[in-house]
Formats: sequence, structure tokens, C-alpha cells
Amino acid sequence: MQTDEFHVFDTTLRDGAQREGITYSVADKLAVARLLDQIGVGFVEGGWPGALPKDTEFFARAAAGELSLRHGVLVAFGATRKAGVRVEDDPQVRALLDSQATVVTLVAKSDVRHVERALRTTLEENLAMVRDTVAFLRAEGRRVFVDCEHFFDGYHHDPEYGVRVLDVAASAGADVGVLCDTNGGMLPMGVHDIVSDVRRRAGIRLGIHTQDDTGCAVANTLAAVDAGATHVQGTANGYGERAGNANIFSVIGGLVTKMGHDVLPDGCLTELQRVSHAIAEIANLAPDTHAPYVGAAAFAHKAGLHASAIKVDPELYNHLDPSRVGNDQRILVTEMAGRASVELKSAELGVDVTGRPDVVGTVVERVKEREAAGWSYEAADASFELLLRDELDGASEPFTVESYRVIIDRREDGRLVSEATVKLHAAGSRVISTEEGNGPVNALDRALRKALERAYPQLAKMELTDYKVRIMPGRHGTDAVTRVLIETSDHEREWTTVGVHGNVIEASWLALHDAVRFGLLRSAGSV
Ligand SMILES: CC(=O)SCCNC(=O)CCNC(=O)[C@H](O)C(C)(C)COP(=O)(O)OP(=O)(O)OC[C@H]1O[C@@H](n2cnc3c(N)ncnc32)[C@H](O)[C@@H]1OP(=O)(O)O
Ligand SMILES: CC(=O)C(=O)O
Repeated sequence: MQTDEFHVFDTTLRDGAQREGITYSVADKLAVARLLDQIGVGFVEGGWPGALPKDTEFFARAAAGELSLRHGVLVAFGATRKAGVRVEDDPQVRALLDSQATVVTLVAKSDVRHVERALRTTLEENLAMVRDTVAFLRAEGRRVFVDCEHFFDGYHHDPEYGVRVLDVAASAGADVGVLCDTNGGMLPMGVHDIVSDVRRRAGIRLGIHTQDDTGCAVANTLAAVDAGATHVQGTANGYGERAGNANIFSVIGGLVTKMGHDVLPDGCLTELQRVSHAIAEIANLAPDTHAPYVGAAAFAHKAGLHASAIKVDPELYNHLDPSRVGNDQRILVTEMAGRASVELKSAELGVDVTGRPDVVGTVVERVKEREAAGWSYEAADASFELLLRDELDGASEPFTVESYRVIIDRREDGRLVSEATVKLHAAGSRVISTEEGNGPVNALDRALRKALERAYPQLAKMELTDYKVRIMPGRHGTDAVTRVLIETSDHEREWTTVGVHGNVIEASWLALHDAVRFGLLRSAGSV
């Protein structure tokens, strides 16, 4: 359990689910809640029971034993009672009790314009709605947090009213008054000033909930903490309505590694990257490669000058040790590489280049020349490793190709039939193989594997899992070239290879050839 001194409150399953494009099933929600518990957040807001049938079911299944949180507690979200309705008669407030959540977050209006124009009630009735609902839930033994919607916008119009809402909530027994930047229009300086002022005037613990419409949600959250908020709300990967919410991983990263707030249980910080990616999978969204702290590129270095300093000390170009948040440093070898980049990349790949400055220099030059011609090694580690090993000691060739041929036959009925023939030498024999495929590259892939299967039965385990083609516009009067990236898997590991040529079939063949060659050398333990 976290201490109560500082709350990390996650709303991935409530506000995060308001992101366009996300639709969780109940099973998804249970899985996300378990993942959030693995990073040790103190509060997991599960949804709005009574408003969404799925959320009602989620709380019922959680209460029936399908969810047991080790670090945090489950929170139900709902609104204050309706205007003019007795709290005990409000079915949505009843649904909050029925959810069996021990903590409830109530959204309350704290901007006079919203009270008058959206709720269409009086300022006094809105205060009574807050008071009645908090007191009712407290009397039923629930812990209550109050999300003050549009607090910052409301403060600009009437700095007194929001504080009155907070005071009413506190006197009715609420634990936290959460200042919400609902429209997400704030900047950190304004958040800091307002939180500081409210902290002096309101008699309740303050929380912060920010949206990312100015791109400042995380900064606004940290500014609020600096000004005295001790409860932060955010969502996994910043998912949320419109531009999203404060990314909880960045907020936690900032709090723990920059501001000295030890807000997670021991051992949880290193789970950040894994949990971020696992939640992206469940949300059916690609993980953001460039996300701070947890993105695959968050500690990836492309510039040669960065690498040369990192070689001396990784701290010189990293804002923190990536392993603290479960991430890794990566060196990218591209046209921007220098000798240090190749040395560090070689070490990362387990290739010893000590005492071979000649090889390092040649590889730098070859990569620069090839990238100028349209190649790209930053996503094709396997092709880079082959290039490096070929320069170092001439990595062995498990097979040599004599020729290949591809035919595309458009039949009278409109059917397209692709057929490829590959002639090669492997394990002392000359082999000729012909295969059909659903396209020319598929036919080539099948013919190549067929030709090699007797010599290398392990090829049966390898499969082409991704194929990307990009036309690179010609430069300085040269023709356009095609770049092909192929991802291959042997069900234990994936590797990516690249091929570039003016002809798409040859570009594909080069990438395919590297893919199979790398796979065979890997299975032989040579790479
Ligand atoms: C800032 C935020 O993101 S808060 C979270 C927002 N999340 C969601 O809206 C997702 C779930 N929402 C829903 O399922 C639906 O919108 C519901 C069930 C909440 C409401 O559905 P309906 O009652 O059909 O919606 P409708 O738009 O007609 O009315 C909303 C009512 O809530 C009232 N209301 C709005 N905010 C509050 C509040 N903080 N406290 C009390 N009542 C409120 C409105 O005045 C309106 O009252 P009325 O019925 O007397 O006119
Ligand atoms: C409560 C909430 O989600 C908001 O005000 O943005």
C-alpha cells in the first residue's frame, strides 16, 4: 500500500477511455487495472457505474473477486446529485454505493458559468448538491474525492466561488479537492499561481487533474505539485478526451526522478515501460516510440557526437539512467554516425571490434555512402550486423545464389499468378526451386526457402512477419529508389533487414537474402 502522504491517482479506465478510438471490453478493463497495480498507483479509477453498463459490470466483477489489487484501491466515478433531486433518490448516486468501491470521486461544478448555463441552477443549489452528495457517501462509509470541473477557468471569472465549493466539500467530509483544468487551456505559470493562492485560502488537501490541450498537462501537474498539490491524476500514455490527459508515466517519472517524491512502492518504477506498452496493446494503439521515459526512442541516440560522449559516460547525454524506468539506451547507426556510434552499437550487438579501428572507420564510411543512396540501418539491425561482420572477418555464407527469376502472369480471367525460380548452392549441392506465390515477393520468399530447406530444416521456424516498402525520391537528377524493410521472426526473436534498389523486386530480394542469411547464421550461433 502507498502511504497517504502523496496520492498517485490513475484515471486510464475512466477519463482515458474518453479518448477517441478506445473501446475497452470489461475483460480489457480488468487487465488494465491489474497492470496499473503493478506500477503501484494508489488509486485506480475504474469508470462510472450507473452511467455505463460496462462500468457497472466491471465493478461487479471486481467485487466478486476478479480483481484483487496489491498496491492500490479501486475508485468509482460519478456526479453530484441532480439539481432539485434528493440525494437518496438519485439513481446515479445509488449506483456509486452499489459499485462497492470504497473510494468515490465526484465531479462537481466549480465555475459559475457552468452552474448557471450547463446545470441551469443556482450557485447555492450547486453547493448543496456537493454538500449533500459528499455527506451521504461519507455516512455510508465511503472516502470521497471531489473533482472540481473547470476550476481554473472558473477562477478567472470568479476566484471566490471555486474556493467555496472546496470548503463545502471539505466540511461535508471530502478528503481531496481536485482542481481540474477541464478544457486544458492552462500553462504551468498560471497553474502554479492559482494552486498557490487556493492552497492559502481553502481548507482541504488539493489535487490536480490536467488535460493536454496546450501540450502542458504533465508540466501543469508538476507545477501544481510544486505549489502544494499532493494528489495527482493522470492516465496511461496520456490517453484521454481530445488531446489527452497528463501522461501518468511522465508524471511519475518527474515526481520520482526529478522532484524527489518517492511515490511508488519499492521496485515498481522499473515496471513503467513494460506496463506502458502492455496497456497500449490492450487499447489497440501502437506504443508511442517517442514518449518520454517509456518510449523505445526515449534513450535512443543517433548523432555521432552524442555517441562519442556516451562512450565516455552515458550520463553525459542521458537525463537519467534508462534502467530506472525499465527502459534501455540504444545507439542508432545512420549517416549521422561517427566511430563511437559504431563502437557502441557493436558492443550492443555483442560484436568485439576492439583493436580494429580500420573496420570501424570502413563501416562508418560504408553506412554514410549507403544512406546517401537511400539505405537506412536505424531500423535494420540485422543488416547492419551482417555489414559489420562482413567487414570484420567475412561472416560465413550459408548459401550462394546463382540467379533468380520472377514471372507475373496475368491470365485471361484477370487472375495474377506470380512464380519465382531460385538457383543456388548450399551444403555442397546446386539446387533449383520454383514456387508460386500470392505476389512476386511471396513467390521469391517461398522459392528461396524451398531451395534451402533440405540443407537447413531450421528455416521452417522462420517466417516473414512484416514487409514495408517506401519509394525514396531521386536526388540530384538520380532516379527514385525503393527501400524495403523486412521483419522476420523465429518465434524467439525478431530481426529486421533492409534492401534498396531502383527495382522493387531487387530491393525486396536484398532484404530477403539478408533476412534468411541472418536467421541461418543466428541458428548456427555465428551472430
Ligand atoms: C469533465 C469530464 O470528463 S466528466 C466525465 C464525463 N463522462 C461522461 O460523460 C461519460 C458518461 N456519461 C454518460 O453516460 C451520460 O452522459 C450520463 C449518463 C452521465 C448522462 O446522461 P443523460 O442524463 O442522458 O445526459 P443529459 O446530457 O441529457 O443530461 C446530463 C444531466 O447531468 C447534469 N449534470 C452535469 N454535470 C453534473 C454534475 N457535476 N452534477 C450533477 N449533475 C450534473 C446536467 O445538468 C443534466 O441534468 P438534467 O438531466 O437535469 O438536464
Ligand atoms: C473531471 C474531469 O475529467 C475533468 O474535469 O477534466
